[in-house]
Amino acid sequence: MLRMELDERDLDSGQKHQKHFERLPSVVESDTEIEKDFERLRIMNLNCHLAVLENDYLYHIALEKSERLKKAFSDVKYICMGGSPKRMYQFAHYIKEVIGLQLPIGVALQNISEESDRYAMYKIGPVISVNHGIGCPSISILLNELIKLIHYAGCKDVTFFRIGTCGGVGVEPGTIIVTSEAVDGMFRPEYRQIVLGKEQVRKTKCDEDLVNDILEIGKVHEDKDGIKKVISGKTLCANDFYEGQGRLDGAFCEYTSSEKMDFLQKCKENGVKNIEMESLCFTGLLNHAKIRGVVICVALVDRLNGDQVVSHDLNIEFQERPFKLVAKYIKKQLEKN
Ligand SMILES: O=P(O)(O)O[C@@H]1C[C@H](O)[C@@H](CO)O1
Ligand SMILES: O=c1cc[nH]c(=O)[nH]1
Repeated sequence: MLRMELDERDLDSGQKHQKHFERLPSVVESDTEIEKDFERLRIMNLNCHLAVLENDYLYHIALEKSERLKKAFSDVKYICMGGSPKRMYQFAHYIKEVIGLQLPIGVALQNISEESDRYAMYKIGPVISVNHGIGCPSISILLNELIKLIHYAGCKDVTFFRIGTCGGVGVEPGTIIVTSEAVDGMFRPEYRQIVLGKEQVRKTKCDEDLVNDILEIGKVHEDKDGIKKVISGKTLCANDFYEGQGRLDGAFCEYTSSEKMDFLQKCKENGVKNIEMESLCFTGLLNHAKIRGVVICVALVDRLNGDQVVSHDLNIEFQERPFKLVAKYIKKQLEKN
């Protein structure tokens, strides 16, 4: 009965695929609850099948749709992501200090997703700190599961941050770049994915107000509080660190040094300030789900001057700069509310 009602609903064009809505055999909630859930999913461009999934195991983060999950995560407002597990563990500690969260004596920050051994995730009050690994496929899996997590937990107004590293283009190492829009290697502001043999295209702009708020904080703290320079611009997202980013030091290279420099020059002319590997998927999926998000990366190298990323010690210091900026933003927002 419910299935018929939902199937016959007049879905808007972006939702046509959700017409193939199937009811699973053992549904516990009432039809009205499912209808409400369906509507919430539809509005967010999310998968309406989720409304009738009785069980959903978020395999890569080792969590499960349940009342317990709802209780534990319903207060989440900020999800901060970055490539490495160690960095996100450090961020978890850092944000804990900044927002003044006290853990009971003898209790340490726990990796919630330890069982999966894919991602390391920490919850610090309303903040989640989680690592996403390298590249779009890796961040895509995590985003899918996090978006489902916040849906199942009934979280409201969640903001996502990617706190990362990158190569700068005509940018001094140590500079923080706030992405205005992610572009692919052909300067298209589109996240392209093959779905059922067809190319699906999603827009890749970062939330403009959020970008401006972060830039504003950057201006106030520039050259102090360990933040240094903060700029904004387009981010080129590559599928590889070496050939994909026009490096001359990969195992493969079938272009000349001047062809590489011509390409980097073209990046500059197109407004590209930095190159990394996740911004297309991050912005593409969040935009599609109508969720606010921004990419904030520190440049480890100026690609106009070279390819090698060397000093680990300096990079550790650099990696903390986006932490500081994001933590200031989160603290300011929490103080407002
Ligand atoms: O957030 P991180 O620093 O992991 O992001 C960049 C892009 C790639 O994932 C990786 C390549 O070294 O660094
Ligand atoms: O050059 C760089 C540095 C960090 N991450 C990248 O993807 N590229």
